[in-house]
Amino acid sequence: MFRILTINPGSTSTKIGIYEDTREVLAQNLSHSADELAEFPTITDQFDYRLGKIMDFLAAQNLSPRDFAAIVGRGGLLKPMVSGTYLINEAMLDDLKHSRYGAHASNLGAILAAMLAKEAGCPAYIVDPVVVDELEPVARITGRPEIERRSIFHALNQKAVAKRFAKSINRPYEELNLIVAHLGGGISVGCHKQGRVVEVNNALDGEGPFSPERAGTMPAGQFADLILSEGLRREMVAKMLAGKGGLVAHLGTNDAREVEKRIAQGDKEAKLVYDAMIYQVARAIAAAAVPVCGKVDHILLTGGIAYSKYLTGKLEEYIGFIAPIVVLPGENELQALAEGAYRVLTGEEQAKEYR
Ligand SMILES: Nc1ncnc2c1ncn2[C@@H]1O[C@H](COP(=O)(O)OP(=O)(O)OP(=O)(O)O)[C@@H](O)[C@H]1O
Ligand SMILES: CCCC(=O)O
Repeated sequence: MFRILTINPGSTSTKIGIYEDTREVLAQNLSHSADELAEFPTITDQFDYRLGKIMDFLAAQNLSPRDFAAIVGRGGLLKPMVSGTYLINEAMLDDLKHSRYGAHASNLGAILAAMLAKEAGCPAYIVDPVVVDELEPVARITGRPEIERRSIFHALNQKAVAKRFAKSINRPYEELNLIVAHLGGGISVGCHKQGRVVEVNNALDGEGPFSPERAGTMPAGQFADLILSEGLRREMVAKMLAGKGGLVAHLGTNDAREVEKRIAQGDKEAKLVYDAMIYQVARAIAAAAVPVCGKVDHILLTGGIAYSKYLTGKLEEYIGFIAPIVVLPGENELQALAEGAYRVLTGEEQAKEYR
């Protein structure tokens, strides 16, 4: 039996899972309040704080890093790469510690896993990081040669949900055309064409539907005017796109449940903004049918907001004509991390190398 520790750092929490082979033994969401995180100027600066929380958690279970056969973190902003399990190496850690490809809470996954694995003397991995890139060449081109589209999305959950669904209907993932909409703090909509995500919005960088925390696609000229007229620095622009965009910007909350509560109380502004978000998700789903010429087997709705009957009901009205909709709410990321490591530990798959 392999005991595996999984670590998924998010913007406001660190989710931890303990697995025996691929069976969950314990999962815990360690929350970090805005006040606690406020004292750290950058995400990388949160390392010691989050490591301390993980060590406290392990100590409370009478466990130490040495009790694990592998430690797996959620992979962050790195060079574009194909889907799979990667051994964490120095090149990867160097890129993450210097935020060479951008700052994101998931960058801490590999750094934390590597530190704990060093103490344990076991391997450390990441699985399906947010930079999994399987875009078709035609999907990369924009109207400006200087700007190429990038694939940054909820790859870990999208892949896990798509594979789990394929298994549930006894079909190989590699034979299906699926549209997967991850509806969380960020929203990404991917077209999975026979096992490859050939089209997806860059959920972090101003593409696709707006979401609880992300601004999504905006008119480029008007956004440029805003940046210039306000003299905004790059960090401010990044915050407007991811963190302080979407529902946060319009309604001051990233909590879709709170927005639905306001709608139920008759708040017209909340309804207009929330309905606009749903409308944008529906348009993104319809657009994701293009790479497979409309031959979509199923549309999968996942992530926290997929729990909402209000949202899934409206989506059904908009895009039910494309393909059957399957609602698989929540996320499966800790499980997907454990499964990725397990495939490597058992020799079913070879760990890939990051260069
Ligand atoms: N029952 C529910 N009805 C409506 N919305 C819900 C429900 N449960 C959770 N949510 C919403 O889901 C969102 C969070 O989703 P999720 O936990 O998937 O995101 P995250 O992990 O924080 O971010 P990301 O998915 O971008 O990594 C929040 O806006 C939350 O209010
Ligand atoms: C998963 C990367 C995109 C996001 O955080 O919204």
